[in-house]
Amino acid sequence: MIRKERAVLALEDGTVYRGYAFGHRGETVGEVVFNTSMTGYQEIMTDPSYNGQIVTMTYPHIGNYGVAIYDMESNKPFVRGFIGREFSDGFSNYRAQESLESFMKGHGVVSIQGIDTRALVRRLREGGVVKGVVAHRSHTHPEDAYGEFSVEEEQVLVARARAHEDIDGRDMTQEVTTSLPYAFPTLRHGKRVVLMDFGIKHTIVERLAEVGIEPIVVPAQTTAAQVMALQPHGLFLSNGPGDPAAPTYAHRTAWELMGLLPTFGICLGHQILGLAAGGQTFKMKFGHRGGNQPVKNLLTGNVEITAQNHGYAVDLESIPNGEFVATHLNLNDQTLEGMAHSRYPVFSVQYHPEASPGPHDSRYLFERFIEEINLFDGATGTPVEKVSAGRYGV
Ligand SMILES: NC(=O)CC[C@H](N)C(=O)O
Repeated sequence: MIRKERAVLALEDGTVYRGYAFGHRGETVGEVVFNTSMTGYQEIMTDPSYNGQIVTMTYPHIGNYGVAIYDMESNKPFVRGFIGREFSDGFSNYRAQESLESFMKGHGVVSIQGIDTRALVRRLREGGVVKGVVAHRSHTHPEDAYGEFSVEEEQVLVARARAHEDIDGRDMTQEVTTSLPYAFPTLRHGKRVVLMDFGIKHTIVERLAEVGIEPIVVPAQTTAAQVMALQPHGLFLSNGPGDPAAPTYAHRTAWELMGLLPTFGICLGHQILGLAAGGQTFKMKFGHRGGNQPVKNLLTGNVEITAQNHGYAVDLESIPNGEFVATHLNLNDQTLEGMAHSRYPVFSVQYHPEASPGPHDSRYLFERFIEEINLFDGATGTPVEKVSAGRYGV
């Protein structure tokens, strides 16, 4: 008889799902979200934007192609936990070095499988994302890992989920950003672009380098003066975890540099541009996470199928003076997916054109960025006047 070690997922709303332990044995707490991608679990786990979140994969079978060194989006998993209907024990793939479970064990990722993920996702869609705890019985009862959790024990876990700090209002970029600036010696060609690292994914750096950019990655707290001292041809604002309204130092840097450099923002970077221009962001009910989000490009009329991972969105109307105009719209819920400055070469998207994992429909945005950089006469151009001058006393 196969006996599996017990595990539970306890949500702050009191719901408890009973399943089986997977990955590192222990207990974890975080915001429970869901991702509808069928593959790409390794890229999802190592995307720093998931810092603080426990990710539920809606696809029922995860892990069958193992884990490969090439598919890391950063140097470790950032998800707080992983939830699946069924995780593979084995794997079959010539690129892989290890199984999903050995990867999770090696990096302390506490996971649960064998729960009704459809019921869980319906709950998250109807009630919105909630905090939750994943706990393994072997963690608290090593001598009886196969016994059920008692109702009292489950209620303790529910209370722990409730007591956990909300992501809303938290600046998490500081938890994931690089501590020192770094460049890539082999990429010393082309246009130098400063990449503000709020939790950047490797594939973004790769896509930028592919179009002829020399990337220099700098910490999230880097000031506008420090950016300009590097004499860049452009500025890139990366994706990242947490509430975009929290890292106000980044809003300030983005505002001070607006109009001085061609700028491209992705996801958190897009949100930071909106906030820097004086706009607001809001938390969505359950966000967009997956590889099949339909986005309409309002400039061409084309529909792009996009990869996404965000829980917040920019309220375009809140940006004063029509400084930014909408360029992309989500066709599922009509939220803003992309915008461009009305006068400066500054544009951004809420989704992930680097598409790792995901469809490649939006890669043209990297080409557009290098075109903007090539057009911009940084040496002789006069910095354009700032419409919202005075916001930061600049
Ligand atoms: N991928 C990202 O950059 C996410 C941005 C932000 N943390 C959000 O959830 O909306």
